[in-house]
Amino acid sequence: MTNSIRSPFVSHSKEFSLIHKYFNLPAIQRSNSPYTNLGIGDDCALLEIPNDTLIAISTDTLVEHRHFLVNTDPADIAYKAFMVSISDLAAMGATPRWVSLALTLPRLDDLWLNRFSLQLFKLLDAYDMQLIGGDTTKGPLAITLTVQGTLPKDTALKRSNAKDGDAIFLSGTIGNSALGLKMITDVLNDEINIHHVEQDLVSQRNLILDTFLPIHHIDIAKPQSEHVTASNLNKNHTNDLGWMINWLKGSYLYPKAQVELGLAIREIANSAIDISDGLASDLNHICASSGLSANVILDSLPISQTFKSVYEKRNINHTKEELFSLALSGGDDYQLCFTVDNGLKDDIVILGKQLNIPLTCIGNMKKSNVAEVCYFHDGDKYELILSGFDHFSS
Ligand SMILES: Nc1ncnc2c1ncn2[C@@H]1O[C@H](COP(=O)(O)OP(=O)(O)O)[C@@H](O)[C@H]1O
Ligand SMILES: Cc1ncc(C[n+]2csc(CCOP(=O)(O)OP(=O)(O)O)c2C)c(N)n1
Ligand SMILES: [Mg+2]
Repeated sequence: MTNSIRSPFVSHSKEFSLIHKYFNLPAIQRSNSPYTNLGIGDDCALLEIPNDTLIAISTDTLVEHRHFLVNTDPADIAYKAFMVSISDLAAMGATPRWVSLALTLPRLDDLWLNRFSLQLFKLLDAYDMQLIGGDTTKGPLAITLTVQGTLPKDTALKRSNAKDGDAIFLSGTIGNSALGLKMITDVLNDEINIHHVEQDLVSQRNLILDTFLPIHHIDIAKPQSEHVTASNLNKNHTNDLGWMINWLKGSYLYPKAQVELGLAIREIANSAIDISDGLASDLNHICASSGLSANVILDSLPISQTFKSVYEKRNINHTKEELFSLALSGGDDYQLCFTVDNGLKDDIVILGKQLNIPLTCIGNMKKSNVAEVCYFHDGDKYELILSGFDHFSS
């Protein structure tokens, strides 16, 4: 009796067999998380949260055409969806724990699902996270991840807590990803050996993923920035235009969430945000939330040599404003921008060396009647009207 009721639902539904085949892997065994009471399979997942622990929750959607190009490798879509989502946890100083996946697919494509889910589980394992649920629907390709992390009470890196005089720091370099996207769709590619470049790109991804494993402890030893790996490689390739373009493409396709940095600064920094829409726009969120303005020294901005070389080659008669504009408002960087008491600047520089993550002071927060980002060049205010990525701007 039980069997005859159950079987039509279990074995005849393509939707449920898809979930079972690709996503309902033995989640509990995949992690030693003490907090997951119940994973995939019921109406809700159940989580157990210890006293004095807060849950950080964030949702991000990636849509074809808008966040990634048509025909993007499903493994790369999974990679990017995962990284941009946990980047918000990094910006809050939270330890990543759980993921829920809402997947909208135009059709049931086993090859697509296989590549997507393999990559997702590779990353979940690398970060010791669990897929605890989701939803699967038919429609235009879109991926929504809700990520959850934990952090001790009173340690969250809020946008609203920057203080007058705080030093503003930025991890890594900015602009690479925005220029990388231009390179992917650019005619400049015609000038170089595409095959050689694509080969390199695959090795670059494998190299980045290799550095992720194995990760034994959840609160320490998180993967290093790809910029560290890539800048090491960069030394051997500084004159190789193909390699440089490839490195920029890699920055667009394979950003690396700064989880380790977020954990390291959560007891020291006053505020933080991750750079998704571009520094100009995201630092402005800290200004607006904290009721302060940000004075940014343009010449201190960490912009990679690779960005400058390729940008100059691509835009021969460019102005300084145009170069800064792409670096500051192109977005897709997923670096952390954070503010700390000015007296702690040296400690942050030491921390950056310990973590092997470039950390650059780009200016200071200041009391002001208008909460805005102001740019300075050679000691003078420099007029730059910049906005970040805006889904509804056109
Ligand atoms: N449709 C929505 N309903 C409720 N809250 C939303 C919605 N879209 C965005 N938010 C909230 O607005 C804030 C800013 O969103 P967003 O710019 O997407 O943040 P982030 O760059 O960190 O992903 C966040 O707190 C987010 O949760
Ligand atoms: C094909 C393609 N075109 C353009 C972009 C650039 N882009 C799309 S969304 C975005 C900003 C980040 O996305 P959003 O949905 O605003 O993320 P959030 O700020 O919510 O984290 C950028 C820079 C891209 N990533 N891919
Ligand atoms: Mg968002």
